[in-house]
Amino acid sequence: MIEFRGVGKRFADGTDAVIDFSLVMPSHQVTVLVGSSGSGKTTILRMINRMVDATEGAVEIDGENVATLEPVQLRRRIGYVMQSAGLLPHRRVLDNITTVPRLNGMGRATADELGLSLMDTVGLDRSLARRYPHQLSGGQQQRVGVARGLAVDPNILLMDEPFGAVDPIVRADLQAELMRLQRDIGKTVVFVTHDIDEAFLLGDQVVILATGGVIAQKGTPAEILANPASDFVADFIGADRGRRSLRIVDQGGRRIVVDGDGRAAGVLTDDSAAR
Ligand SMILES: Nc1ncnc2c1ncn2[C@@H]1O[C@H](COP(=O)(O)OP(=O)(O)OP(=O)(O)O)[C@@H](O)[C@H]1O
Repeated sequence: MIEFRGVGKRFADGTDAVIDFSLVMPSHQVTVLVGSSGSGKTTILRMINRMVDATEGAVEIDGENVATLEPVQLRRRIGYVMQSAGLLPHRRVLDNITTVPRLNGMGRATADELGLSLMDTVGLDRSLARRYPHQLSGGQQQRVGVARGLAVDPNILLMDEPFGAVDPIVRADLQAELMRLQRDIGKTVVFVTHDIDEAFLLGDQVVILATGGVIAQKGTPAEILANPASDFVADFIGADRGRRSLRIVDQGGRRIVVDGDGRAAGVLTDDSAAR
């Protein structure tokens, strides 16, 4: 479990990016931090692996204050996936994936075997192993980024807008893949996005942030949808625009769910029939 207790971050220029932030991110669950630009999401994420150091309060991993841990060691046991994959352009796919295990002392043959099996895990064809990042599509590059994040078999995976730079179809694909993967591997995932739909799709716990990392609301997607805590939240999740209000219409005897614009969202099935 990751716990923030009264955490603040004031940057050297005096910017208070995060003010008195407290939150528990439970183990084996996906916590999504969502909020508009500049709300402090990335700063909060980076305080977990000490890419940014808190200036107030404490960040703890399983009860251990990260301030007492050596930053390089810490980063080598926490997976980190960033926007636009952040791959090393002059290194082949397989070498990108295995960089950190190699730095940790793993032999080349073992690391290569691990890298290839991680390519399977994230749905990348092994034939791409010897390519360079620029020879891959954006979606493939993101998959390499996820494989690299998983390469040290971390308990914690930090993902900062990992699917922000790809088109909507590839993005949906990557989201589905991450959900499948998470069902198998059950990591403690902290995921940053500014897209509320992505947050509701992926998050076990969704945390909606206002400027300064102020928690406007946290809960499961269902809890937030059922009871937005404020006008700010209602506006952010689109509740007031009718986007979230679904209706049932009869279509040739089947019950179709349509959204506020009348677009079909799915077919209503009877849960009791499945039991
Ligand atoms: N190194 C820095 N020095 C000074 N201010 C910074 C620094 N890094 C971030 N900030 C400021 O801290 C605030 C929070 O930034 P942060 O990147 O955490 O927000 P974010 O919610 O992740 O935004 P985005 O969605 O745009 O990535 C912003 O006002 C930003 O300008």
